[in-house]
Amino acid sequence: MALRIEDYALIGDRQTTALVGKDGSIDWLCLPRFDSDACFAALLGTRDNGRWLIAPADPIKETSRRYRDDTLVLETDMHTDTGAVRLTDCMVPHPHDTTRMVRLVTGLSGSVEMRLELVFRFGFGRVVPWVRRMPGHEGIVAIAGPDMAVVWSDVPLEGQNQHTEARFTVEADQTVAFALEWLPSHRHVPKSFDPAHSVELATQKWQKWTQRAPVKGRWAEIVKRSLITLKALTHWETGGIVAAATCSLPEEIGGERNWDYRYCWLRDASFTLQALMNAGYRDEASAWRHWLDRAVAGSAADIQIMYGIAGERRLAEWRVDWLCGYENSRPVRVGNAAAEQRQLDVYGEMMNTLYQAHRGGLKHDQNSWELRCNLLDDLEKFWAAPDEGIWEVRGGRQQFVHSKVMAWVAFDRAIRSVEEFGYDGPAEHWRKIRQDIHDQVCAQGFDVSRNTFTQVYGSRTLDASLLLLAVVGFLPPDDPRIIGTVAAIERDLLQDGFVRRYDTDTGKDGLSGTEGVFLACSFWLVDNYALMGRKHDAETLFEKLIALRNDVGLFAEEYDTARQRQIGNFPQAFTHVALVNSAMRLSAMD
Ligand SMILES: OC[C@H]1O[C@H](O[C@H]2O[C@H](CO)[C@@H](O)[C@H](O)[C@H]2O)[C@H](O)[C@@H](O)[C@@H]1O
Repeated sequence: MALRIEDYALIGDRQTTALVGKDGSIDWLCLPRFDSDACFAALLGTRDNGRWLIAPADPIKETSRRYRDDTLVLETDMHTDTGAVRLTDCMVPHPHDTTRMVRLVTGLSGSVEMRLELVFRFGFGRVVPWVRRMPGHEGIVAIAGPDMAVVWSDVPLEGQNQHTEARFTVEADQTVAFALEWLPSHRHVPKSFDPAHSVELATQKWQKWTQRAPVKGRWAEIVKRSLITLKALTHWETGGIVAAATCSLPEEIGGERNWDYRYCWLRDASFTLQALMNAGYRDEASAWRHWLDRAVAGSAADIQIMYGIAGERRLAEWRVDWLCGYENSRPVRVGNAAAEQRQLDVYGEMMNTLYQAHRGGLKHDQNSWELRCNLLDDLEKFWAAPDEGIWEVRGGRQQFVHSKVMAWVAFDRAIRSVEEFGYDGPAEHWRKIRQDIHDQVCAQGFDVSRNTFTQVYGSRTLDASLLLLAVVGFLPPDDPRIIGTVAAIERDLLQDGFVRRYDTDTGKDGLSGTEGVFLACSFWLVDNYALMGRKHDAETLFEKLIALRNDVGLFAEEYDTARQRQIGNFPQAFTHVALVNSAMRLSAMD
């Protein structure tokens, strides 16, 4: 069985990622890209669906782990009765269409007998490869269909029952190295590379990136970890930003709310970029604008709310019926049908992000601006129509208040771009639409009797996305309607002090079961407290939230307060973005 979600740590090369368990097992690895088939899928199944374990053969008495400072190089120390070892895991930045991973076992004290178990199962845990010994080296070559994985080893490897095993002993100060390289199976077996040197290279690369924008303030270390995580989810070549490293980690243990997040949502990517820019990373904005321009190129009417990493449009959703799911949470879904939804908010998020980027110095690009103007022409036609909203409900389109507010943001940022940067555009016309949207939201999306904005027009239900109204500037934070909305959310949507997205039992989302508290929304409540000058409340909630991070600073999408464990895809950009923004807002109040 897979470990608790928080017992995993992330490694990656900005092309793909892997999850390394506290027990030394890599239970998730997609090759060669974030969204490719997994060759280690034990996370969503069993060890027979693929994994790579390196661990002491004797019982482990104590484990501690950390990333090397300012990097994505993971060190896991394991102590047994006979001694202690350090497992160093990382992927090596490598600017070609191959992936390299290194695992080093270093003796810290005594003498430790180790066990290795390597099970390749390509095609999401199903395809058993042909495995042969590597000529002239200790190691193996595993081939199946388009995939070839080569593993070099300092110790002899043995084939056993369709997997590979090894036993070896590590003495203090001794290092035993393993290296993996993936490449297309039609290529030649590559030359080996120096594992220890590669770890140093990975360390230097990450440190160089982190030091480009030194983070200050009380929560600097926490913020840095989140920024590194966000960068790790950004494809080095296309500039596409994926929402999370995994698919189908459940929003309810044993439930059906399992989705594939290894794609680029315009919303999540916009948020991610804003966090990176706020922290001082400006080049990323330009790379993403290029990605966006390519992804949405063509008719503005055909824009999607999400794309593949290189801008692919078909993300067909299917069920992996041979995987039993994380703790039996089924179905395991790959692909995401939300790609075909209408979500009005993405227009606002895109326009806002690019407006902020231009304020931060991003150069004007006439084609890109014209594309945005075309998008607004289109939005003008259907901003008043229902949509699936920020939460991508599967129970049918509705008149979501947050969607309308973000349509308001889209026109607002376009007007500001004309006013502040002198871009060409029908500002007067846009001003009228902006006002129409504002009037409609205030008339139909506000419940006077309860003094709160509502989830959809004319309803009594609430929605945590309303916490964004003041953040985006739709109304000032001291407006009585905003104060009333925050009070209503505190009353109706708090669970053990954290924020739920909405009431799942209304059936409006079209799904069975329920879900945990949504961590990003909880950070948005911190932001509202801060905007309202409720500094103490903001800091108290922020501290409570960051206490939920795992031991290496990572967050999933949600938290199950009853079971006291992280749930949902992991690590998730949304949550880390929200953390960065709240931390910066609070630091600015010091
Ligand atoms: O809750 C149902 C939906 O859940 C997923 O969407 C969520 O994750 C997205 C990526 O982080 C985020 O943009 C969205 O706001 C979240 O609700 C899933 O991807 C959807 O298919 C599903 O309908």
